[in-house]
Amino acid sequence: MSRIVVVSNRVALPQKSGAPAGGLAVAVNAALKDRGGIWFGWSGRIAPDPSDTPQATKHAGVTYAVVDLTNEDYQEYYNGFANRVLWPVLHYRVDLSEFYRSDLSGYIRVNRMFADHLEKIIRPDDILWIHDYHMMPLAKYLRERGHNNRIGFFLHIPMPPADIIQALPQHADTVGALAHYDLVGFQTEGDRENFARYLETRGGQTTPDGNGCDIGGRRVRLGTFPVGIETGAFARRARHASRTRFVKAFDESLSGRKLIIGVDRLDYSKGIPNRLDAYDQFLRTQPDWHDRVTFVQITPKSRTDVPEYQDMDRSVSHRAGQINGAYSDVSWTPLRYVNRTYSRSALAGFYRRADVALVTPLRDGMNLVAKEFVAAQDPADPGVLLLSQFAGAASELGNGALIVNPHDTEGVAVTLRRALEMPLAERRERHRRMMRVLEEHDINRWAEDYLAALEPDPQPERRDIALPRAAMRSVVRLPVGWGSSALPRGA
Ligand SMILES: O=P(O)(O)OC[C@H]1O[C@H](O[C@H]2O[C@H](CO)[C@@H](O)[C@H](O)[C@H]2O)[C@H](O)[C@@H](O)[C@@H]1O
Ligand SMILES: O=c1ccn([C@@H]2O[C@H](COP(=O)(O)OP(=O)(O)O)[C@@H](O)[C@H]2O)c(=O)[nH]1
Repeated sequence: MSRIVVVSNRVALPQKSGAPAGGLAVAVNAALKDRGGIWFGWSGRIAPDPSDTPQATKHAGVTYAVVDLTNEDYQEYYNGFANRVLWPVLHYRVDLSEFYRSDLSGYIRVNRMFADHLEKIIRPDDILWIHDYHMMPLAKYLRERGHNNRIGFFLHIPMPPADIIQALPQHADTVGALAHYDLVGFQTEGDRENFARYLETRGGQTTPDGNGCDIGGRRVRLGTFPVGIETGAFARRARHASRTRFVKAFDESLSGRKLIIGVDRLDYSKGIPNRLDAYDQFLRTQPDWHDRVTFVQITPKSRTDVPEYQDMDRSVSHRAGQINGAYSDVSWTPLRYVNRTYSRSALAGFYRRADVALVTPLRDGMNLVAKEFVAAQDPADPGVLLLSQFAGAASELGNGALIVNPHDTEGVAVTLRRALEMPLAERRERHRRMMRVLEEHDINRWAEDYLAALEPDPQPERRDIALPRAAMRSVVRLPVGWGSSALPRGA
């Protein structure tokens, strides 16, 4: 069997405490744990003179190989081009992007450097699986060096329509370079369609089966593979966590009040200001809920060297203070805004205690928190998920979540009340439907489907073989708002 070599900017090194929160690391870790392989990427460290040889450690069948970056690399590649250009543009926020040619040069330089390191690691029959927007041109640089391995790419974040991609200066060298992969995977059907249209604007011809595109003398296949979680293991973790002293103490601190929870990196894509506005509106218009509910918003700081994230840090703290100033009483604080990272076990316990989760991003590739919240619930008395129509997760969980538009402050406030008052039978039914999806499409299924689609062709001369059926499964796509009206109140 071929070896799998995973490449991503962020590598979840084993037993590294205080590792940064983020869905990619969680998902790749879970996928590699059972099958073994090599995971290559950035160590997370800055060094004046990084070594030419990756530092390797082996743990439970996985070899972790990491390299340091120079401060210039870190500023230009990570803070600059990846997080101030690609991240905002791919999240439909062209207005927040700050493009500098020096950052693009740094991005290209680091991708070439990763290709140099990989050359020393890979064998001809290895299968390479590259993750996320930090590494878009990597296959191109490996191909230029003569490597004909099967190379796949998975984009964890959204792919916007072609008009938005074209706002990226020199987009052909970054997004356009994805055409050098054998397979490009997306979280949702909409993302996949957007990229297919973009390739057409660049002269690509859709293949007769509709699953790929011929462009620049080669064929790239496109598929939809919504990332999942370790559903069963997470449910067990939540059951166990709810019995720990730490989570019991948290529960006692709520004094029997209903709990609303939000868990997001401090990122403008997550819609935290809109969410706080909606909670403010809820408290203003529903005084009967005062002193009966606590909203705990867990928000680890993220990308703190990037100015847009610093601005957000200030404005969200200010807004949280305003809400508490306006509604608190001596014995009730309506909002607990916490800038700390918690272990996933602690989070599992918090989710299980929560009556409602507010997952209201303005745009999100998937959002694993939404899935973890559902998996953590007690099926006999589950909480309710309020989910943005703009999270990738809405394509799968629209059958049970209350789907909201995060820009509609009043709508979110009204839906919040509905969630808090939802009868038990309806909560159970909605939870059951979502769990069915999460159990069938867990993290192992995601990795299996993707890797099956990337496997070498049995007849290499025919590059037009259709993707396996699993990869082509059409994701449940629901009209906006369907989730909210799927069940009559009181059902
Ligand atoms: O590595 P950081 O800069 O600290 O950022 C953390 C990660 O954020 C993003 O996660 C995405 O992947 C999730 C799993 O597929 C998905 O659920 C979520 O919607 C995405 O935002 C980013 O894509 C990762 O590369 C970062 O490591
Ligand atoms: O304090 C925290 C906050 C978040 N997470 C984890 O970070 C991931 C966030 O993934 P998601 O897809 O929701 O968003 P991303 O941050 O990747 O954009 C989830 O697995 C969370 O459980 C964590 O371990 N500790």
